[in-house]
Amino acid sequence: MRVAVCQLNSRDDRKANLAAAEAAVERAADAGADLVLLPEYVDYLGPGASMPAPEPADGEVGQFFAAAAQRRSVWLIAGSFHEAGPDPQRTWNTTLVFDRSGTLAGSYRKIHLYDVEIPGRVSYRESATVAPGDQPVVVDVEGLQVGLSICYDLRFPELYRQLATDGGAQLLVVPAAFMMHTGRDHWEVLLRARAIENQCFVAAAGQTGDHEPGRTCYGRSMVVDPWGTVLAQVPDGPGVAVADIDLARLERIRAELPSLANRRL
Ligand SMILES: NC(=O)CCC(=O)C(=O)O
Repeated sequence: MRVAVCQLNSRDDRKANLAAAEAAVERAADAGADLVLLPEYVDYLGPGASMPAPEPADGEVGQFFAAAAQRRSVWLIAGSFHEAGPDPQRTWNTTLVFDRSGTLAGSYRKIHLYDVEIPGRVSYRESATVAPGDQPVVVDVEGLQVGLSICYDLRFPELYRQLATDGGAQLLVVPAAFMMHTGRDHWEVLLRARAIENQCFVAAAGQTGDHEPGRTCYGRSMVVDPWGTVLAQVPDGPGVAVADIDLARLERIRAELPSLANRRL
């Protein structure tokens, strides 16, 4: 199974954002990808005041990505978008997974919301407009068990441990819009740690560059193997990187260094 991570610079123009995402899916499919991962808030990353109305999973955004998956016959993890929920004040931050026929195969609502205040650097209160999800999700992608998460979730290792143990995940995916200020010191360390401690592949697709005022994303989308080795990485700016998921390597690492099996708590 070949996985592609697509790095984008989504802004406040949904039409342009979707066109860029579609072009990235095309590029990934041309590179032989079976599974394509897009970043968090792929359809809109701009000021809250001009955000398009939130939609259900089968709204315009969902249908757009279903068609993209079907057109290129790829599995598509469509980053995340603002899903309409029962609370008119708050959406969910939701990732949708489409199979090769464009059928919705799973979805996940971000559990850990980004409420952070770093004076002069980052001021963000995601929970003001987004409601948290409460369900870890693993999707079967043609026999590969894929654990879903979104961005800030990356800082909560207990989620990934649950995905890998109870859920049997072999690949952990992280659509993200990780901030520049935190990303340059934490992003790669956290991704490689989640891969090593859970003996899983990790694929992370990030937003990159400037978005709304005061929001610059780090990018550096990457695929990491269960040993913690970075297999592929997108440099600064939009782009696509691909890597092959070798499950024999995962099994060998788990057999030779059985830290998952040796857990005592
Ligand atoms: N969109 C997010 O969840 C941002 C997370 C982030 O930047 C971090 O440092 O954590």
